[in-house]
Amino acid sequence: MEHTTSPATIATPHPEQEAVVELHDLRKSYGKGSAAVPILDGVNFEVRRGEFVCVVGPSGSGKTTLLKCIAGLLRPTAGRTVFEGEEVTEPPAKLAVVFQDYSRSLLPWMTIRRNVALPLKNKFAKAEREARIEEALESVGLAGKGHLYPWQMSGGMQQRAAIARGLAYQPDVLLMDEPFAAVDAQTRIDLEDLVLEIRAKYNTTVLFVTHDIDEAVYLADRVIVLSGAPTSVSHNIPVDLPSPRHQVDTKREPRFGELRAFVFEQIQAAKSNAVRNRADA
Ligand SMILES: Nc1ncnc2c1ncn2[C@@H]1O[C@H](COP(=O)(O)OP(=O)(O)OP(=O)(O)O)[C@@H](O)[C@H]1O
Repeated sequence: MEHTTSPATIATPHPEQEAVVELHDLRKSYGKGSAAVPILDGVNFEVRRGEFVCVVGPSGSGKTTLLKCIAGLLRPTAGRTVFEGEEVTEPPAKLAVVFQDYSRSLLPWMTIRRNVALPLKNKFAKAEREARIEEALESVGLAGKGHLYPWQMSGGMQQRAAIARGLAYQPDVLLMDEPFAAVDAQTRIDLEDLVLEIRAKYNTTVLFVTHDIDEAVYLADRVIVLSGAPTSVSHNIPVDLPSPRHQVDTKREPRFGELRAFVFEQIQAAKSNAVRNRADA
């Protein structure tokens, strides 16, 4: 069951914008026949143009599975994902994905410039390609570093490069799967603010999966809490904090603490329900 709730009643952000991502009763099981294990069990939500939506939920609730279905990398067992009005049957051209594991997503034998150029190959004329690469590297603070190889860079720089590769395509929607889980705390803070800057600059719609409740509340216009597997949306929480966000001032706001506590409690409840469901099965 889906609830739209929060500690106070707040209007949904961006209600005037069209939905760019829509999930209609999305279901996904792994395995076949009697061995099939249901993971997504009727997930419904939408993301509006320009929104920043964070998805949180207990470990193993199917967050990555959900993003893969949205990205057209996995076929749902039932239900539909719609991207900009079209049912997703293959990876949509205007959607980019940034995964947690930058060390596996960047090709180590190619310079950063060539890694960023990869998805643009055969799609744009050379001058357009060059302009996009320069702009993307500049946007993530890697101007002048394109000649380096991934292994010559820190983890944070590699993840910036992975983001640049997504941006070079000028996507309408950026899907991010725990993108900062593998970097140190200070770099994580810098990258959070980088993503907010990118979103403000390009009006990119962002759907961001994270384990980190502070990160979710800090970044998002709206936090979606998933129940434990088999998973549906348990809560849909608008974040009514002022923008632009600031790492110190925003986190000092009493409202930040309230939202953080509320999301935490919902995840704890989802975990207990998941354990109860497993015991009943
Ligand atoms: N290809 C697969 N085949 C079978 N089971 C899978 C497959 N991929 C994921 N699973 C199972 O589906 C469940 C959900 O996995 P998924 O990675 O989507 O969850 P998650 O919420 O992203 O996990 P985490 O929070 O730990 O990153 C897990 O129990 C996982 O073992």
